[in-house]
Amino acid sequence: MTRNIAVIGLGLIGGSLSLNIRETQENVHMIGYDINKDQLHLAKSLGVIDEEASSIECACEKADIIIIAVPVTHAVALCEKLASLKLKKGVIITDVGSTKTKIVETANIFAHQDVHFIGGHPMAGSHKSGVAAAKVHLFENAYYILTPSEHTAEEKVSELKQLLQGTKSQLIEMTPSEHDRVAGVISHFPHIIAASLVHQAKKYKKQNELTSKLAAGGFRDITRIASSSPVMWRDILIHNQQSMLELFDEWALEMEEIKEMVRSLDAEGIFNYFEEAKNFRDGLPVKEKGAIPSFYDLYVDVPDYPGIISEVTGYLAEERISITNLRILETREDIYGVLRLSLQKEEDREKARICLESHGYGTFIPS
Ligand SMILES: NC(=O)c1ccc[n+]([C@@H]2O[C@H](COP(=O)([O-])OP(=O)(O)OC[C@H]3O[C@@H](n4cnc5c(N)ncnc54)[C@H](O)[C@@H]3O)[C@@H](O)[C@H]2O)c1
Ligand SMILES: O=C(O)C(=O)C[C@]1(C(=O)O)C=C[C@@H](O)C=C1
Repeated sequence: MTRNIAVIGLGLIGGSLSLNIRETQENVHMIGYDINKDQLHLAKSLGVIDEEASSIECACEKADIIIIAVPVTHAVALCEKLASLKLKKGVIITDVGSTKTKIVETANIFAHQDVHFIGGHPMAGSHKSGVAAAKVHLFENAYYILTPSEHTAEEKVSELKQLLQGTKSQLIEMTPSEHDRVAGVISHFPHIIAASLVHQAKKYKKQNELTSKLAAGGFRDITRIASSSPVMWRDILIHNQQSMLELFDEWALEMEEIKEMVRSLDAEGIFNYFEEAKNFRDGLPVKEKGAIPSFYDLYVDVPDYPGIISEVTGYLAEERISITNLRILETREDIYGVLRLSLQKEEDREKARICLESHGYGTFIPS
């Protein structure tokens, strides 16, 4: 029997989930709805959904499973709206919001209906928005947090887990408050820091025009996420206000600590500060898409002549190997430069290595 799955919000996350379910599950019919009609039409033409719905009612009243993939404040409003509709008996509703407490609290509204809400949050994403950025394998190896309560029917949790199996993510369960605290530390607060560093550089640019031109590797790495959707992050900070306020205080103490070491030229203290941070970060999982995304890097020695990048990417394109990132690490006249290619999977990196070596390039895989 075909299951109708409604996806409300066809952006990066809703689009990626829909693509994945459509590709990995049998007998599903994906129905999409988005307030932005352009996103909705694009989702249909990209094969992300099977059917465009003209309203929330049309999408949800015939659905067996409803996935809410909109900014978190809209998710709260949507739960309230869904509670007023005539949904199918036994329907599962889940969401993908980056915060959980407020959404799950609102979803208590379904408690006395035969409607089963299970909060969700895939811990993978990007600074890009919109359905055009959706990827079928976005959640592979990432943690995917579910927040069922002790009242959630076990068979409904299993049904949702089965639906998400094809994402190849690691499904784990947490309480909403645990989730919001930990996501605050490793995701929400870092986005504030990234944005604040960009503000600092922007102000400094008034004193020195070269600031943006000199902003190279380190600055770009730490501020990539400052390019994320302002709507999404406004809503996340509003929802997770309590954790954010605590983290601001902890961060201020942290800054005071390192500031004092610098003020007193405490060389040993400064060394230890960086060493401890390095040891902790180097120990973070790299294969899982946790704090460090699982990109498989391949370094390629390339001579410095015009057109070299399109030559390398052209060979990869011929073999349909897609790269997720490319960076020139070093190019100087008369010596070989290094091109760092990031690939999504280990097998893609191996294919790229064989392909480029067969064309005479030297390659190197970092340990
Ligand atoms: N981007 C990430 O890295 C990431 C990762 C995990 C979870 N999330 C969460 O996923 C959710 C979606 O984020 P995204 O990155 O896909 O955003 P996005 O901006 O790419 O997509 C959101 C979509 O929702 C639509 N929308 C907004 N309000 C709506 C409404 N009331 N009804 C129907 N459609 C509506 C928008 O038009 C847009 O197409 C957010 O709650 C976010 O916190 C994001
Ligand atoms: O990779 C990124 O750009 C992200 O910011 C993804 C990220 C994160 O902070 O890790 C952002 C928000 C989500 O709720 C989950 C994942």
